[in-house]
Amino acid sequence: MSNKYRVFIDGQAGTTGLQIQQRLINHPHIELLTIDEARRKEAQARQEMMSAADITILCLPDAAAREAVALADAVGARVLDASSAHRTEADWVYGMPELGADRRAAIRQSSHVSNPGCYATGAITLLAPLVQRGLIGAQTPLAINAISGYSGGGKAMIERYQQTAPGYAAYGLGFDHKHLKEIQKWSGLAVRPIFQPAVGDYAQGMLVFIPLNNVLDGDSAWRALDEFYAGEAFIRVMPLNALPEESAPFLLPEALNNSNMLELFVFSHAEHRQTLLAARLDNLGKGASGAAVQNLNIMLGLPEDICVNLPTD
Ligand SMILES: NC(=O)C1=CN([C@@H]2O[C@H](COP(=O)(O)OP(=O)(O)OC[C@H]3O[C@@H](n4cnc5c(N)ncnc54)[C@H](OP(=O)(O)O)[C@@H]3O)[C@@H](O)[C@H]2O)C=CC1
Ligand SMILES: CC(=O)N[C@@H](CCC(=O)OP(=O)(O)O)C(=O)O
Repeated sequence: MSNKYRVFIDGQAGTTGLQIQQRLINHPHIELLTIDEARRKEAQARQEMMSAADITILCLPDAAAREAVALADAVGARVLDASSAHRTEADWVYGMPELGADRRAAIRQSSHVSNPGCYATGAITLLAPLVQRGLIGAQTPLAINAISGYSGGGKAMIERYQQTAPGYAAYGLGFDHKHLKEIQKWSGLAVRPIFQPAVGDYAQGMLVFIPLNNVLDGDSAWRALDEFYAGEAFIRVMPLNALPEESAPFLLPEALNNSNMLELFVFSHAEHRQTLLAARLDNLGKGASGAAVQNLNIMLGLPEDICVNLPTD
């Protein structure tokens, strides 16, 4: 009998589920339970897998994730949810380990952990330390812009983009993108920000931008971020006002693909008192599957860096 932890991925055939599977294949402490392909949407079959698993990871659309949680709760199964269904719910732990001193213990002990959204990961890691330290007032009306690779839209968008693809497509123009609640809550903002994302004609990789006009001084913002994330393995605060040499004068979204890294940038102009905060990550990596494996490791009391990156074979 194996002494490995057993993990079931509900939604194993989807974009996020497949990426998690590819990471866990080489995990020394985890055995993946796979559901019969013909029964992967049957409630009873899924519940049996949940019962047999130490942790179930949900990689489902929001409505299906809510139904899956009811199945899991009925058999007392521990759940890590990659969907946006539970990210602001009081009885769930928000799975962003880097957000504060108490986070890792909370994730470790919880039976219901919600994996953060991809855009939200970029925005919250930039904003939360600055709001906590009073450099950005909670009442500040902010705007956030972002671009994602089309894999962020799951199987349906990937198929669509493989047939016909606009180079750049703005969306979220109704002020109601599903990550907004999460961004506002976990950044500590009293005022709802404007969030305006876009999709580009490339598969994966993401940039999130927050322009700050006459809000703070860039040096202080950079120092606060650098201090807050000191010692974090997956968040790199890049030197102030420095563009990566390999792509200057551009900042490209795909540089961290297949990794669980997140880079934070601060660009600022002292005289104009203008600052641009930026985050770069892989929407499928630190934005979804890499973060899910990091949280899974923490939930199981394992070193959190095991298999968080996609194997390069
Ligand atoms: N893609 C990304 O960058 C990110 C995605 N996420 C979140 O992860 C979740 C999954 O997204 P993603 O992987 O992109 O989506 P996909 O559409 O690629 O995959 C969803 C999977 O769920 C399956 N599914 C749907 N309904 C059910 C059901 N009732 N029972 C069992 N399986 C079901 C689908 O089946 P079928 O194959 O038959 O369609 C599909 O395989 C979403 O909540 C999304 O918001 C989070 C962060 C980033
Ligand atoms: C490009 C694209 O369409 N992205 C998705 C967000 C990615 C996603 O589904 O992530 P979460 O589960 O974290 O919400 C969107 O904007 O709805």
